[in-house]
Amino acid sequence: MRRSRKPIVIASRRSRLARIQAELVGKALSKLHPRLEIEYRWIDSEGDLHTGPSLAEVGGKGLFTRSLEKAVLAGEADLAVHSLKDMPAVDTPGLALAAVPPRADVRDCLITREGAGGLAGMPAGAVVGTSSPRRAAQVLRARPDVRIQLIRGNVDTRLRKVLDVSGEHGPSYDATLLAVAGLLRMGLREHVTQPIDVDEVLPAAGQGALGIQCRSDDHVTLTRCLPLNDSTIATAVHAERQVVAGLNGNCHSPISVLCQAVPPQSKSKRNTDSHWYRLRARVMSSDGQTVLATDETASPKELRRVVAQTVDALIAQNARRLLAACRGIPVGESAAGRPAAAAEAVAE
Ligand SMILES: NCc1[nH]cc(CCC(=O)O)c1CC(=O)O
Repeated sequence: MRRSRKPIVIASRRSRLARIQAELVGKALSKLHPRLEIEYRWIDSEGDLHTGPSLAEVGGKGLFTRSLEKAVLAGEADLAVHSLKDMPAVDTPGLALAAVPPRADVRDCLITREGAGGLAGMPAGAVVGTSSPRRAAQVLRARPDVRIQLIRGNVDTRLRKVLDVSGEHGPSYDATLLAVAGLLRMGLREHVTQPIDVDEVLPAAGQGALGIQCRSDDHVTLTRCLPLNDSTIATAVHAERQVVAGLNGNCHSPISVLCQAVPPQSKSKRNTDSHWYRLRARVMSSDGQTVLATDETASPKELRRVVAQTVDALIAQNARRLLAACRGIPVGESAAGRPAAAAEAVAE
């Protein structure tokens, strides 16, 4: 077939999950536009290059997305494919979300060697590896006895750190939490034996969704990507990001937000909505002992107002103070009096 036009260049991180996600989008685009060639530009993100202990030091926000965004802004790529949960809650000037495709499973999943039993089934004092204050807080809420330890690396590395018993010292952690969506996309279904109900661990804003991002004035790319957009999911994740933005949070904050389509809640015969939205949010103290929570349903028309109400309600409950006090995850035996001031806040 004659390729007539310039290729579509997709920027992605190099990690295995990022590549899989970029290629999912590339394949979908090439189905839509069979005459266009798809090229990939693999980019090391600042988060991937940083090997020191604390990612917080090099600047929390957008660590995994910034270098991709720069490539798109510089015209070195037409679009970037991100895990939506890694994107800053506020769009970078000059860039726009061109499409949010249908979302995968939003839940977190517990990984243990036993492969069963859930959070309640972990042995007393188990060492749980996570670098997410959101996950740490909710695990500690359910199981105040466990010890949280930082864990670094991509999905494959984290699995190994829990499951690999062959090393000299055995595994470094008894458990970790990973997003179901990432595990499934990576073909690791056999590890998804303990998905955690969202009531127990509410996910991060955007979890399980992809964000396809391009220059906001690039109408060619915006138009090409439009068929990949699921407008219900796009509305839902937009609401989730608005809550995080309203709280001045980022992906290192102990904030959970989930917005999902539910059947219309109105009994009125005049109701023509195909669905409404349920918006749940939590802001937590690092140790999970304080949890501010909201749970509302809204028609599509009311959603914007309910997002604002949710932010206001959380702020009225002192969410800002709770977030300002959060210095990352409570590493080790903070309950036994050691200050939990390791100031570690690492992207999930
Ligand atoms: N920065 C890590 C990251 N970003 C997106 C995912 C998983 C896929 C998703 O939630 O969409 C992960 C790994 C994890 O949290 O398990």
